[in-house]
Amino acid sequence: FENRLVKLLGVKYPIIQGGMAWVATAELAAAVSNAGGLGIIGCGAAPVEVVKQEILKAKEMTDKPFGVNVMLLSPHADSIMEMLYDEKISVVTTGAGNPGKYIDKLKNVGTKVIPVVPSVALAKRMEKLGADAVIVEGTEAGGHIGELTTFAIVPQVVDNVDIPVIAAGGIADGRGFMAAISLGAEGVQIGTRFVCSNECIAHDQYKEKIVNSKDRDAIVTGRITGHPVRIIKNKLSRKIINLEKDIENKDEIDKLTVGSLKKAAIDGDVTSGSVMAGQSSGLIKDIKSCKEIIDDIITEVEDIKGKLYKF
Ligand SMILES: O=C(O)COc1ccc(-c2c[nH]c(CNC(=O)Nc3ncc(Sc4ccccn4)s3)n2)cc1
Repeated sequence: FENRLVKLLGVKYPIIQGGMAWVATAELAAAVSNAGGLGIIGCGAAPVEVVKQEILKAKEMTDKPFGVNVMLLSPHADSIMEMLYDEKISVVTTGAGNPGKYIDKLKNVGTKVIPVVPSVALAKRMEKLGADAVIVEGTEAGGHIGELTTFAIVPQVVDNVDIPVIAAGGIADGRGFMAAISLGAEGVQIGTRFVCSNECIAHDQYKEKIVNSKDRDAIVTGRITGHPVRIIKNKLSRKIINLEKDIENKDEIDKLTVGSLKKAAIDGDVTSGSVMAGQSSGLIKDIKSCKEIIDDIITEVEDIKGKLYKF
């Protein structure tokens, strides 16, 4: 696997694990990095000391590169970025906002900056501001999403930027990896599949909810709040769908969704918590180690390459 992204990240495989709030801890990031991908610690809305502890833990658990994902809607984003300048992290990814004001300072300390973008316009703006690559996330993804599908948005961004594109959203196996490469991406970011790994600290009920879900269970809620979020159908989603009938409930919906991710992911309350997960959930039928997840993807990729000569 030799391409610009593999060289940029210093990894064996261009497979990035999504930096998901609450569940992307040092254990998960280290397991993915040790298996040849790029593990990412998810800050979510955690304060800077908590994030710093996870970084120190990850440095104990792997000597491979790993990254940190800063969710820009977090009230702690600024203080976390200040800490990251000092930590000289290999890679910083960002989500749910525009990291423009942090890019130069991160690059000055040698950190690679890879923003998640949901559109061509934002991808071009990030390239102009010095981003090293962009993660182009389709609406198939879990959590906070844009409106365009991975299949539609990835080639359009590829045609509009010269930096490496990483495809995200709905990718959970070797077929999705090869599809992303066909669309012009040089790697993939995978979230929901890594939630269903042995090393992920998400509650077993959360993992079971994903494993038992079908193709149409990962639905979008909260479009009226301006922060659409994809979660698995449950009592909470039905409650939110009802609230959405009245614009007055805008703020309550946001609070309900973000506030209850912890309830599902950590406490295991998958009926009144928000089970953030992507449309690949219907593909995920087991819980396995991060190494098995990555090795299975690579095996499938080699199988598909073997069949390609017939075209
Ligand atoms: O133009 C601008 O300023 C911002 O434009 C953007 C708009 C959207 C995005 C975007 C879409 N997806 C991602 C990366 N994925 C995510 O960020 N996924 C997330 N899941 C749960 C989260 S916690 C939360 C907190 C508040 C509201 C909703 N969710 S964040 N970033 C990035 C930039």
